[in-house]
Amino acid sequence: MERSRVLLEAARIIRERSEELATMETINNGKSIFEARVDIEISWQTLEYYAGLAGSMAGQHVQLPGGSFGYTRREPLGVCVGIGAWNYPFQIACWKSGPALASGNAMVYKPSPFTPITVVLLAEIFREAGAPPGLFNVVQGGASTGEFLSKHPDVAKISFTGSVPTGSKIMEMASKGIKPVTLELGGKSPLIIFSDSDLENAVNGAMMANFLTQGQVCCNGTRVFVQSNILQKFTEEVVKKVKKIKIGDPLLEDTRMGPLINRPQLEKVFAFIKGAKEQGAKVLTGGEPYIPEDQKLKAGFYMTPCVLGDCKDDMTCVKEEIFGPVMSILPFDTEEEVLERANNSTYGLAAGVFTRDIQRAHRVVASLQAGMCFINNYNVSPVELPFGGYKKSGFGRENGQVTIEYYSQLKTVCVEMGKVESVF
Ligand SMILES: NC(=O)C1=CN([C@@H]2O[C@H](COP(=O)(O)OP(=O)(O)OC[C@H]3O[C@@H](n4cnc5c(N)ncnc54)[C@H](O)[C@@H]3O)[C@@H](O)[C@H]2O)C=CC1
Ligand SMILES: C[N+](C)(C)CCCC(=O)O
Repeated sequence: MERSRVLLEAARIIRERSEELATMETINNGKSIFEARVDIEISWQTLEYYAGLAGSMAGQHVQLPGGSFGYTRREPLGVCVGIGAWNYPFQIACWKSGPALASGNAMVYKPSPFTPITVVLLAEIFREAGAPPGLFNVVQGGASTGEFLSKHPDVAKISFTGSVPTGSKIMEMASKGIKPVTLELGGKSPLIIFSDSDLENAVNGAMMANFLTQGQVCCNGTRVFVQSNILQKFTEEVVKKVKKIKIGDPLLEDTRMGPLINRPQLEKVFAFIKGAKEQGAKVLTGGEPYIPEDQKLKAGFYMTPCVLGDCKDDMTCVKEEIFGPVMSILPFDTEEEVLERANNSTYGLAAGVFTRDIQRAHRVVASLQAGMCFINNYNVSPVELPFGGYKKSGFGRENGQVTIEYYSQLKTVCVEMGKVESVF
């Protein structure tokens, strides 16, 4: 209950300061203020949710023959390390610290060096909310700091959000100390649109699946499979909407797309688009540098959101995570065919299906190899639901009740009520 009180107070402070925190997150990351507000809302909801669970953590009592019994205790792990990515800096820190602190651990958190700011505010908020000094710590730095933390003998667990190659390195380092890891890695998620779906919903779903945070979202549904008989209509509608996305100063109310995180990321995305054209894909809109009129934004890492048509499954833009505002559209004919193609990926973070046929919807998600599946929506993230990947997208879960299990360990106590029957 004490932990719960601290988390509730932290959630209250975040809510009270949400406008300031959202502004800082926009400056930190470049995402629109509109989206940053949603991130802050999800963040305090996460702390509230785990505050609710903190007081209910309990073990099990088991009766054994002869009046003996056993019980289990759910105990904290110790010092947990959180290593975060730059796309959802504040939210990722809350997704990790919420369940970590609720379970009774301390946390050392290393944000991405591209977004160092807002997690420091989170640390100050935890202190203000009554967390003891040193319970939640922020260490700034890049790869070498992350490696130092991952190898440190006093660290009990590592929770990481970021790319697959770094995730693999962290798992290797953790293996030396036999430490549990949670890995939230990348994706190349499929979004399947059947011709019986509500077209307007499906188009909006595809927009939500591709263009939040300048497309730099791990669970984005970037492989958009569209049933052939609605391909043309769907594509027209999507392109129309994409052209209308307001790009510019992310601090302005009506902006919906700010700059990408940095120059290398922008160049990486352009290289993917260039490669896609060389492999025969057609740019239906966007994919160009964008120079805002505002003089002070001219050096920003802006681009126009892009839709690629005439895509094939073996193109690099369809196989690899681009991490930018680029949607690839792929036609399909049958359910069987699309399932096989959707699952033909080393990733398995998320997947979506749009259809009005409820039997088909559930049949399809049951066969999708993805940890987070959406039916008739995409990229909503209620904190009550577990989130995490299959295959190379990682393992372990964030959010939901189950995450307590990833931040705690079970002790079994066996109690003898009779005499010791020695075999010797
Ligand atoms: N799927 C996802 O959620 C994300 C994917 N990415 C992808 O990764 C690419 C590279 O972006 P980065 O920011 O460099 O991602 P990254 O995976 O290298 O970095 C994520 C975090 O890990 C830390 N880190 C880096 N190397 C480490 C190491 N050897 N040991 C411990 N910690 C380490 C970083 O400082 C950062 O805090 C992006 O272009 C994007 O494609 C990036 C961020 C999030
Ligand atoms: C909030 N949501 C679902 C759009 C993205 C969260 C996953 C991430 O950290 O990229």
